[in-house]
Parts: sequence; C-alpha cells; structure tokens
Amino acid sequence: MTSPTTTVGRIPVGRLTPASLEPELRPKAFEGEVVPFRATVFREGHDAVGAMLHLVAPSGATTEHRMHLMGQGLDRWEADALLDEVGEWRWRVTGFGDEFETWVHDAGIKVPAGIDVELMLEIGARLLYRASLQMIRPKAARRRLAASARLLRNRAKPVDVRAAVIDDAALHAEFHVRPYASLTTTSPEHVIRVERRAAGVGSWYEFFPRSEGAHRYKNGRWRSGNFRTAQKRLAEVAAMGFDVVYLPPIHPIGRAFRKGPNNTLDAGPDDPGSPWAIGAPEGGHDAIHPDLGRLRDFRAFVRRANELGLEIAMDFALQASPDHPWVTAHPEWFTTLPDGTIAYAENPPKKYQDIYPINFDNDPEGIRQEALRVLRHWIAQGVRIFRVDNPHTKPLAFWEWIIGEVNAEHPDVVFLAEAFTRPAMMRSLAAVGFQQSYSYFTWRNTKEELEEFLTSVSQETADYMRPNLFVNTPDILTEYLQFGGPAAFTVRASIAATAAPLWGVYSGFELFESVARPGAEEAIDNEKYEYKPRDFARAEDEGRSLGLYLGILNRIRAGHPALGQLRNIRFHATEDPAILAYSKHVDGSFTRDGEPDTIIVVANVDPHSVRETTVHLDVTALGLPEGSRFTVDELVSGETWEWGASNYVRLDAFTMPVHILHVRGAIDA
Ligand SMILES: O=P(O)(O)O[C@H]1O[C@H](CO)[C@@H](O[C@H]2O[C@H](CO)[C@@H](O)[C@H](O)[C@H]2O)[C@H](O)[C@H]1O
Repeated sequence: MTSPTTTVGRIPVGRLTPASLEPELRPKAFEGEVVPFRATVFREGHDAVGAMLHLVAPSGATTEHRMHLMGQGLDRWEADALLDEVGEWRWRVTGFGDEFETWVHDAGIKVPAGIDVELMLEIGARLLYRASLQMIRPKAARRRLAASARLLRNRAKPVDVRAAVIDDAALHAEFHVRPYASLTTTSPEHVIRVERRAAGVGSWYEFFPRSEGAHRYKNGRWRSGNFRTAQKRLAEVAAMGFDVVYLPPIHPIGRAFRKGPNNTLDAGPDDPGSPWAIGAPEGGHDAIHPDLGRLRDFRAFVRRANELGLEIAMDFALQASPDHPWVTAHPEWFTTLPDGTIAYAENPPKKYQDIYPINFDNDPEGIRQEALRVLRHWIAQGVRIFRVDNPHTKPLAFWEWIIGEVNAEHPDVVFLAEAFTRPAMMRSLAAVGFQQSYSYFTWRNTKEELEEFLTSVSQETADYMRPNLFVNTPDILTEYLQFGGPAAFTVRASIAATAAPLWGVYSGFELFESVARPGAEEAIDNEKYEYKPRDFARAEDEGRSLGLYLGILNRIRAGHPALGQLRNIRFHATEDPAILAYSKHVDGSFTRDGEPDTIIVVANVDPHSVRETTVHLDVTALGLPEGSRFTVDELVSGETWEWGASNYVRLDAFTMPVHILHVRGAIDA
C-alpha cells in the first residue's frame, strides 16, 4: 500500500529565505557578503528539533552550518554564512528531531527532581552508545561518547556524578556540530546568485568630463573639457578614496529643442545642451561627443582610471534627441502622434522637451538587438558598470532580458537602476536583475525617517535589492542640503558612507554647493545645461571643501569590513529625537590589524544645533557580553573613550556633528 502524498514533510521545513520578490526570480548576494539563511522548522508535541543549512559553493565545495533559534517560540531558525565565491550557490535546509536535546531537556528536569532517574540515565546511555557507533564522528568523540554511556550506567557511582553527563560541555559541543538526528526532512534545493564585490560594495563619484578643463574665453564663449583634460580629475577622485567614476552620457548631443541654462527652452548657439539629449548627425549611443575626443581618448581615460584603482560607470539612457540617427532610420521605434509629430519624453512632473521616448512595442526585437549591440560596444571598450537612466519608464521584461543576456556573456557587468518611483517598480527592477538601485535615501533626513528607511533596505529587501546611497545628484539638491549649511553635508556623507556598502557623491557636494534654482529641487546654473569648471584645490586651501573628509570616510570604509555589509545595521536608543545611533558588526570579521570589527555611528541629524544625549547601547549587538565596558576610538578625531551600555555624547553641528567609533574590545573587569 502506498502512503498518500503530502505537501508537508515529517518535520515541517518552510519559509526559506533569502528569497526574491517572486519565487521564480533568484535572490542575490555579493562576493564577501555575510548572508542570513532562515527557515521555519518545528514539529508536533514537545520533543526538540534542530535545523541545518547545507551549502554548495560554485566550486562544488560543501559546508554545513548549524542553525540557531531566532527567538523562543518563533520556530524561526537562522545561520549566517559568508559567500566568498562568485557564481551560483545551491542550498537547502534539513529539519530533524534532535534526540540529544530532547534527552537533555527531559533528564535535566526529571533527574534532579528524583523522577524516573534510572530510566532517564538508561535512555541517555543508549543514545550515547548509538552515537558512539556513528562513523561521521571523530575517533576521540566516539571514545568520549562510549565512556559517557558507561558512566551513565555505572550504578557504583553516585547519581550526581553520573548525571553530570547531562551538562557535559564537550558532549554538547559534539552534538552541536553533529547532532543525533531523527526524522530528517530536507527542503527543496534553492539557488542564490553571488555577484562580484563591486555589485554590492563601492564608493561612487559622478562628474561631467566636459566641465573638467573647460575654459571660458574673454568673449564669453567656451572651450569644452575633454577626456584628456578630465584625466586630471581622476587622480583627485582616487585620492578621495572613491572607486567608481560615473560619467553622464558622453555621446553627441542633439540641436533640435536643445535646452539652455537653467532648463530653459531657448538655448543659445554656444550652449552645450543636456548630455541626456543623445544623438546628432555625428552619431548616437555608440558615438562619442566630438568635443570630448575620440574613441582612443576614451579608452585612454578608462585605462588611466583603472591604473588609479577606479572603474568607469557609463550612463545608459534609452532615448533619442530628434537629431538621433535612430529617428530617421527607425521611425517605428518612436510613437508618431496623429498629427505626424512625436511626443517628447516626460517623467512627470518633469518635461524633457529635447528627447523622444522609445516605444518598446512596435519592434521589440529590433530595439532589444540594438540596445544589446550598444552595450556590447562599450563593454568592448572596457566598461563594466552602467548607470541606467529612468529604467522605470521602460518595460520590465526588456530589462530582465537584456541584463540576462549581458550577464550571461559578462557576469561581471553591473547595472545601477536610476528609478525614483513606486516601490513595486523599484523592487521589481532589482528583482529582475539590476545589481544596484538608487533609493529614497536623499529624502530621508530625520532620525525616524532614517531608521525606517535603513531598516527596510537592510532587512526587507536586501535579498535582491542593493541601495546605492547617493547624497546628491545633478537632479537632486534637497532642502536639507539647501538650508543645512556645512553640517548637513557632513552628516549626510557620514551616514551614506557608513550605513550601507554603496554610496555616491555628485561633484560639487564637497564644495557645499547649495543654491537651488527657484522652484526646483536642483542646483541653480545646473551643470546639466552648461559647463561648470570648479577650483577644488583652491577651495581646499581656503577651508571651503569637504574633500578631505570624504577621503577619511572612504578610508574608514576600506579599513573596516563591517561597513562592507548591508544587512548588519542595528539601531540603538538615544534620548534625543535628533540623535541617530547605529552599529555595524559581523561575527568573525576582522580589521587589517586582525582586530574584531565593530563600528558605532552617532549622528546629530539636526544641522542647526548642538545636541547632548545618552546613547543606550545594546552591547550584545556589538558582539560583546552583556555588561561589558570597552574602549572606543573616534576614527576622525583620533580621540579614545571608555564606553559601556550608557554613554554621554555631545554633538555640535558647527564643529563635528558625527562620531564614527571603532570598538576596540572589552576591558577586563
Ligand atoms: O527623470 P529622472 O529624474 O530620473 O532624471 C534622469 O533622466 C532625465 C532624462 O534623461 C535627465 O534629464 C536631463 O536630460 C533631459 C534630456 O536631455 C533634459 O530634458 C532634462 O532637463 C535634464 O534634467 C536627468 O538628468 C536624469 O538624471
């Protein structure tokens, strides 16, 4: 007689994570990420259960990780695992009856109470004897198990001596690693894709190459900067510790409906236009703006960046100026209105009168192939990172297809989604393949907003979405920066650089550029429409630059592996509604000096005041025993303090509104 089919295993094992937004989409991680694997495991009755994570690395190496219960009564089990190899990891969870724990629990209650003493010791003896025969255990452990079984049965010894076996730490350690399991039930196999480290960790810096080395003649006309003059800036960016340089589009810019200064619609003959208005008689998405140089200049620029330890991220903006060669060669790629015109693009309430949006439905295959050709062209020039403009205005299926195609050929290529829209679309873009996503960080400024935002990105969506915390962009100059003075810039950079492993800065941030175009949330005299050479060296000499501080932040990031993780942020209570406190700690992660790595950040998010408060730390979240006192080093000022569970802090917006503290270890009592 066959038994009826059931969906539930003998020991139920369910709700496995990491999981993506939809079951058919794979979750992802980055090389070096410590990933929490979780499952719900329980059973009928009162006997103990256990759970084990089984991992198979892309190389085929297998490891097992005993999972621990996340909270009494929750039946949720977890094991953290370091995924240190790029490729597909396979994993499953087994749930089992834990015979040793069941006996320890029962005997631990009954024997001291004098109930069924000999019976309980005999049950234990039989269990330990059977375990001693298991060949998976090392010889020494098998000998110890057999000896313990004999001791449990040795009636010549006092009961308390025999019963000491119940608490024998060595036995507990042995059964923790190699449990005595019954009714073992195995979950289906799951897959998690591990991408290269730059997919999840990086410091981005954005600048317009045409501004670097641009020169204004006495007659008011401009000479554009180019890839050769912009190379100078690369060394300065590298000196600030950034590792990715993102360039707005570098292609020929259309003339038709070209935008003038401050987003005006009547450009003068010398206005350079918005770089996102791609396409002119000189070429489209595979061409370089003649003012910037030739392909060989771009290649030299990429090479120089690489020599300095920088990667170049290119803009990938699927739209066309009316002058783009696509418009005449492929009118079917655009939507022609009944009056014969093509509507310009929009991202309401913004209007992009100088570009046509693409219609992805008239000739989907033609557009897919052309987009793939363009990406392959730039990949062949050494580009491995693309910042994708407005992906949420294009079909999701298109992105799933093209990212899949590119990553199948070049698994190291990284795409950043520049989408500021509803959560369903932003999350789905990440789930279908975008390695990184812009986020709402820019608009989350209060302590409450930041805690809520950072909790969401580090806990709810981290299995498939990686936020890149840009502090500003050419499109975004928030009120917080407009009116917060230098403290606002310091606070935002400090939080962005330490709260998540990806952060970004658009040029001019370090100069505290804060004047907005009236009625807009972006800088006045915006670089999107004009050349903007900046004298960074002079600003630094005159003490008007945050450049050195950005360099310190990036060096702190580089020296502290705990900051290279997304999921490990923990918030701590403070008594001031404007003082945000969080820590980042990873078990088993060490600094270059071999010290355990734990960072605490305390930030005064009110850029207009001096605040004092007590920070109440959950010391166990720092990897230290409850009640510990420990030394903290302030990584910017170099000061050292002794801290514990409650600590006084004073953060002055006008001098230094942030503490970034490295926990040096517990002080012996
Ligand atoms: O729509 P978003 O806010 O996501 O902004 C991105 O896409 C815009 C369109 O490409 C781009 O806008 C800039 O280029 C347009 C086309 O030339 C121009 O009409 C806009 O005035 C200009 O801001 C924006 O920069 C980009 O980040």
